[in-house]
Amino acid sequence: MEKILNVNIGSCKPLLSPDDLKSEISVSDSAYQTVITGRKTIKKILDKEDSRIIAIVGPCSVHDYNCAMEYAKELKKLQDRYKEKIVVVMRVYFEKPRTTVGWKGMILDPYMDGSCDIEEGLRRGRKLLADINNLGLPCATEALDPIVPQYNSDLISWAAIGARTTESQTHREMSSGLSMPVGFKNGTDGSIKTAIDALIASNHSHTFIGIDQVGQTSVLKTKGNKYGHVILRGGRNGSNYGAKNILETEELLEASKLNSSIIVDCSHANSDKNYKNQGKVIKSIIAQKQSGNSSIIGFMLESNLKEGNQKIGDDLSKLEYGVSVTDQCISISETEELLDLVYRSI
Ligand SMILES: O=C[C@H](O)[C@H](O)COP(=O)(O)O
Ligand SMILES: C=C(OP(=O)(O)O)C(=O)O
Repeated sequence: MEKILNVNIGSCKPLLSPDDLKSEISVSDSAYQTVITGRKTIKKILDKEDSRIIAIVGPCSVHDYNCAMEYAKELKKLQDRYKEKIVVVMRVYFEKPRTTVGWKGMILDPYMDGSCDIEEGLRRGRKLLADINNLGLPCATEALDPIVPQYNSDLISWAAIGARTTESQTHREMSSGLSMPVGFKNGTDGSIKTAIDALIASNHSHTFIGIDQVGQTSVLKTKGNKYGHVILRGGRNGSNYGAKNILETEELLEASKLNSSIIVDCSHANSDKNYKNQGKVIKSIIAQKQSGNSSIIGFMLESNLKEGNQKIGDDLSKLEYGVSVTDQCISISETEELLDLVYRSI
């Protein structure tokens, strides 16, 4: 008889469980303390009990452990220097949502050759998070695959739901059960309402199918996440970080009786995907803060050791160390200049 089940599945193999991964990769007490402090601090900022600004800063995607650790050590120096006014959290993004197709990040394809060794990707991702947290630097990531948080979310202080998935019920349900504050990007079409709907949905309890720590398919009932907030990243019709857009977002949040906190993504459609424009967005945030704005509680910068980006290509030995393999990034030295400017100006 003709095959009727799994017609389009080429292969299916078991994956190690979250418990297996956690017993393979040890995490120090001080790394866990970084997560506890990181989450608490971000929650206080969202509750307006801490007036510092959150800076979510780091590569568009991490693809190389050594490069990410070198970057983290540099960023740690900036965290220490500016900590009185800025709470620095490192972007550790290793699941990339693609517009169509492309490399999907270190967890999904750690060897960057289409071999998609997800087990190795989960190992590398967890080790990297453990080591960055061990430096005392809290980590931020995009939660994309709804199963992956069971493997690594104990090492994440802040999570984002991306522009392509903010409208997805699966991602709203997942967010309602995540242990850390979650930022929802506006949609790629620029819709802020999509993020507002996501905030309302994720605030509530949901029941859905997931896995537990031994990898058993389970029914998860969540409590709802009280620390959802909006991230403005611009959209198809242009940027949305200007004072008029911020006011419009504040009004939409207020109308739905939601927390008025906003994070501005200085990259993506707010920079017109040109890293040279990220500084312009920072300058607008500074000007708005100087005029008394209290809703902007943070910003995001896509930054790497070196500026720009490069194509992955067939010969990985040709990749330039410290340069993004996805969206363009500013360099760590420009990052230092921008954080310094924020520190001196607000
Ligand atoms: O942040 C990265 C990209 O903007 C996002 O993953 C989409 O990338 P793509 O349009 O190149 O697929
Ligand atoms: C993919 C990202 O952003 P967005 O969802 O806004 O496109 C990102 O921040 O890496």
